[in-house]
Amino acid sequence: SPKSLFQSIQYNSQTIYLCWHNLTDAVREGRNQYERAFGVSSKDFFEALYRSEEEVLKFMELMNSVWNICGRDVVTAFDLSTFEKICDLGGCSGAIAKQCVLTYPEAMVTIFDLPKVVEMSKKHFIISTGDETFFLFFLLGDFFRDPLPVADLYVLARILHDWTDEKCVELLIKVNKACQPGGGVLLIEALLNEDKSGPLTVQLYSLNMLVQTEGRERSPTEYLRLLEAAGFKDIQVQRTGKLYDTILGRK
Ligand SMILES: C[S@@+](CC[C@H](N)C(=O)[O-])C[C@H]1O[C@@H](n2cnc3c(N)ncnc32)[C@H](O)[C@@H]1O
Repeated sequence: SPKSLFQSIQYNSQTIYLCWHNLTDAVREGRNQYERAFGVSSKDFFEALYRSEEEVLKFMELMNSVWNICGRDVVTAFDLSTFEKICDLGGCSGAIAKQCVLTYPEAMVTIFDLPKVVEMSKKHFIISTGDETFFLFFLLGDFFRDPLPVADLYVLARILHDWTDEKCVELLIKVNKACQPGGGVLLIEALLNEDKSGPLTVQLYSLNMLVQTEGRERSPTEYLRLLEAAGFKDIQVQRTGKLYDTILGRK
């Protein structure tokens, strides 16, 4: 089935769960457990996570699978038809980018990600049948180090939850500078309640971020503060009723 979660469950049990073994250490130290679980340096955790070609592909399958279920919900939560050039930062397998071009056929969507991810995306996920009329492009780079392409809308799906507040603001400032006047940024994230009392799934996701990344899940107000610190305004939150919600900020 295209909606199968087989790859996701396999990655959770064979990879992520090994980090959860060290949950106590993660809570005590406040950092991810890649070193203990896999014996690889966790200084740059994406380097650790992408420690072989096979691991890159497995992670991408994991990322891809949920958007077969609720990708359309997140790209239709706001009307994005006014944005011509869209850049999906950290676009991974291209699942969200595909949903964008299917929903907004006039849009030109660029998938921006690390070189090895873009390579795999082209090879395994975005398979051209030759008769598509959609505008889907690839750009490889490091969003912290390299210049960002000019666009009207930047999509950051499950990006900010990987990073500390400082790194999120650093990235959002770069996005704001590259963004065309009148453009914006769309965050796609699982949102905590304002008082952090739930939802339980998102609290668990936050622990998942602790054992694997530098980040955590946040409440709408926490995202609003990050966006405002980077110069975005007119910030709106749109819930989808599914796992992931959306926040739109304007330049
Ligand atoms: C948690 S995944 C989210 C993927 C995708 N947006 C989604 O929601 O399915 C984070 C993505 O950011 C990419 N990424 C991490 N660090 C990056 C960097 N420095 N520059 C560009 N992309 C990066 C990863 O390769 C990965 O595809």
